[in-house]
Amino acid sequence: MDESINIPSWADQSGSELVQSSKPKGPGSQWKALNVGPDMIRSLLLRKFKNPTPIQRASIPGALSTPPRDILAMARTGSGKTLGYMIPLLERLGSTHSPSTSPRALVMCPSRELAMQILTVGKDLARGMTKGKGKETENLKWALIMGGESMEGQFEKMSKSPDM
Ligand SMILES: Nc1ncnc2c1ncn2[C@@H]1O[C@H](COP(=O)(O)OP(=O)(O)OP(=O)(O)O)[C@@H](O)[C@H]1O
Repeated sequence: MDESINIPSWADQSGSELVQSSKPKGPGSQWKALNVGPDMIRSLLLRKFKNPTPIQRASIPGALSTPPRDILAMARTGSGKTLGYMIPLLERLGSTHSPSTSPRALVMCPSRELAMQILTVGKDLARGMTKGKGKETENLKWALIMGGESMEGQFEKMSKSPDM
């Protein structure tokens, strides 16, 4: 039996070569080549994230494709996995609150520290998308739900119809 792993073309790490071989120029051009939108690129550049990391190159196009792809990704710590899913997630949700009755996205993670870190990264990225645009609309709402916290407080957070 062939035990080699088939990596779909959109997830192939050599996709990074595809981005490089077309030699996109200018700030944000490598993000643009992954179909990341202008508001998000502005937010990324504000944070000095000039180019995507390999795991981001591999995951973002599939997550932004129509229809979106399911992605199971693995990469070493510090390789940029969080933005690998947070960028497409925010691109799909948009940067403004939607008063639907249920959350539009759910991020599950195995520790409180990671949950808090992801919240900070996500909020910061979303803030950068609207910064300086003078929009009157309400920003995305986030709710951090963790074991060991008061149930009442967490129900209250959920009652405010968070987006994420
Ligand atoms: N494209 C990028 N350019 C520059 N820095 C980046 C980029 N993407 C992420 N980073 C930075 O790299 C660091 C590691 O990113 P991140 O925490 O997302 O990695 P991770 O793979 O999710 O790590 P862990 O497995 O520990 O959760 C962070 O400081 C983040 O701000």
